[in-house]
Amino acid sequence: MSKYQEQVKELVAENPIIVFSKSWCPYCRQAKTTLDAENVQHKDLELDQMDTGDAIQAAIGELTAQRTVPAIFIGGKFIGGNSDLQALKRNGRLKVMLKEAVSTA
Ligand SMILES: N[C@@H](CCC(=O)N[C@@H](CS)C(=O)NCC(=O)O)C(=O)O
Repeated sequence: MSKYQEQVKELVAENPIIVFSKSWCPYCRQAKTTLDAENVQHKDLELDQMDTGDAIQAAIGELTAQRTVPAIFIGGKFIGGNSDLQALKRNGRLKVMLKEAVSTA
């Protein structure tokens, strides 16, 4: 496993809700706004503002097969991007997942 894959795994383990994001990305913005509206704290990493952002994005791609941002992990699980987050919100699973993620933290 590469150094960057290990770093991603550590970040996911340490943060109940983490969004790998880019500061200019509208899907990322919507995902973060959606999580804000649920009143949960989330760690956001703006990959475009980090020297190692490209390497981290590549490592996420290797671990999850998703190469776009946002890449969202809740409770240690990869849930996908913004469209996946919005689908979880629509079907009511998001609130349950967030509650579980925060209460086991
Ligand atoms: N369906 C995806 C679309 C995500 C997407 O297209 N993200 C763009 C940025 S807004 C992206 O990752 N582009 C490639 C890149 O920045 O490396 C979602 O809902 O998250």
